[in-house]
Amino acid sequence: MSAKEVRIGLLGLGTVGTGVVSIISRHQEELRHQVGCPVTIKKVLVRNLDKKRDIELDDSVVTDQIEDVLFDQDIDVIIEVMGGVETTKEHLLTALRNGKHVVTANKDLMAIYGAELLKVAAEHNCDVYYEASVAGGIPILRSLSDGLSADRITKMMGIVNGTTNYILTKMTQNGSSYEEVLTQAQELGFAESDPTADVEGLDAARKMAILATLGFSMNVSLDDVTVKGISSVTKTDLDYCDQLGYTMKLIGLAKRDEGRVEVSVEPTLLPKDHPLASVHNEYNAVYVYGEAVGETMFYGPGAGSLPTATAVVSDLVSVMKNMRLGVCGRAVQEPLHQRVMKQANEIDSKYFLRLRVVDQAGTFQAVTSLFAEYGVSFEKLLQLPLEANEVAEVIVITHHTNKENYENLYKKLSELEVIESIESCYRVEGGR
Ligand SMILES: NC(=O)C1=CN([C@@H]2O[C@H](COP(=O)(O)OP(=O)(O)OC[C@H]3O[C@@H](n4cnc5c(N)ncnc54)[C@H](OP(=O)(O)O)[C@@H]3O)[C@@H](O)[C@H]2O)C=CC1
Ligand SMILES: N[C@@H](CC=O)C(=O)O
Ligand code: NA
Repeated sequence: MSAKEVRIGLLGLGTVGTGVVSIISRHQEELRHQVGCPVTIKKVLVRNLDKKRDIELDDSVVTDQIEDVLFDQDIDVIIEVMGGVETTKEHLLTALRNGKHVVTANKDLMAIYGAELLKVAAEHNCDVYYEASVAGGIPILRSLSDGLSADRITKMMGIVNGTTNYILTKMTQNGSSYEEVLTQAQELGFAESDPTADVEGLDAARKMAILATLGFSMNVSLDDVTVKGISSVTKTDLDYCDQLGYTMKLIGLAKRDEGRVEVSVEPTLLPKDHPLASVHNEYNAVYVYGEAVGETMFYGPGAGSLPTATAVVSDLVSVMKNMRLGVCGRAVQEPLHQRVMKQANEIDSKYFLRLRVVDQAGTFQAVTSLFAEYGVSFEKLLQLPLEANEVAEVIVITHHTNKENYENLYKKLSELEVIESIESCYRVEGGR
């Protein structure tokens, strides 16, 4: 480390990269106060040198050659905000092996290769920090690894994707169409370059894998997370939720009971007075339950340029403090617990089902008998005639049941003659 300044190599100058440059230049005084020396951006990697940018940078700083950054002897810290997985991992491993610390916002990468990067970092006395990878500007990872480190975390439940929360909020509140609000979320810089990962729940699943790994101290991989996105949620579903007193959110859930774990991401109905129901637009929130502390909630912007860049630059400050103290690469720990995933019969929830049924005598009895056969009881039940003749819609909210019973019931319902279609089904959280 240079005694006089810390020099940064920035990989990426898009939504987040631009925010990082802006904060480093605007908050020099605060940064210098925190770490005792100036911070300079030595090199910035972009893909397209000719692109018009909102930010002024000297031509000699910007490059499209990764080697200019990775092999610059003066660079102390690499900030990776360009995205990508395989090639990006190789770049970051090279950086670490060359003694450069890494700060990244890349959940795609950390959810898959986080353990490897942290191991190589420790072997080379380097740091890897990744606060921006989960819930953007909310300091949730440092809360788990620092503020709550004395506790045993048993539940984390949250809205961890800004794009989908923005879409569901606008669809619910303004009646906007799914396509229209997805375009807005892209224009505002919340969505990934390919928004499929956002809307299909994969982005949230990556974040939940990272949260569960850290919060439960066990290696939870992306394959352990069951995932369902919001692309098939309709305005009709949202209207029914509203009528029944619920709000729909894309919820990530990580639960640990007696050492056995479930991790999922799916559209979920929350009672309107549930704390997560009032988290709107691109905002995120994570509820964390610890055996000793009880309930805690973390709330803030989950996406966007400056909020995300704040997390990135705060990680940079942590690295710089470690550099000054000579303790880089020392914080990484092996997970304490073996990962044991729950079976379906150990996962408990309530469910919302919207069925389209033949409107004739005996239908209702056929449906209710099937529910009784699988031991699934009703909390709410609504039957509405539809304009199309001889068809009705039945809306059910079940009491708590285990997932195995529910899945068996669902299969039988889909085979029942009086049921024309199962229009939608969602998990329901909260309430009794
Ligand atoms: N946007 C957000 O709110 C959040 C994003 N993140 C994560 O931060 C990272 C960056 O996101 P974001 O800023 O939105 O992405 P953008 O698409 O806005 O920016 C990506 C930047 O990286 C550069 N880049 C991409 N690939 C390459 C490559 N192969 N070689 C050189 N340069 C490359 C692009 O160059 P060029 O400009 O020339 O095209 C661009 O400057 C991602 O991992 C994302 O998941 C995390 C939290 C929030
Ligand atoms: N696309 C992501 C960006 C932040 O991680 C989101 O919408 O949350
Ligand atoms: Na964060």
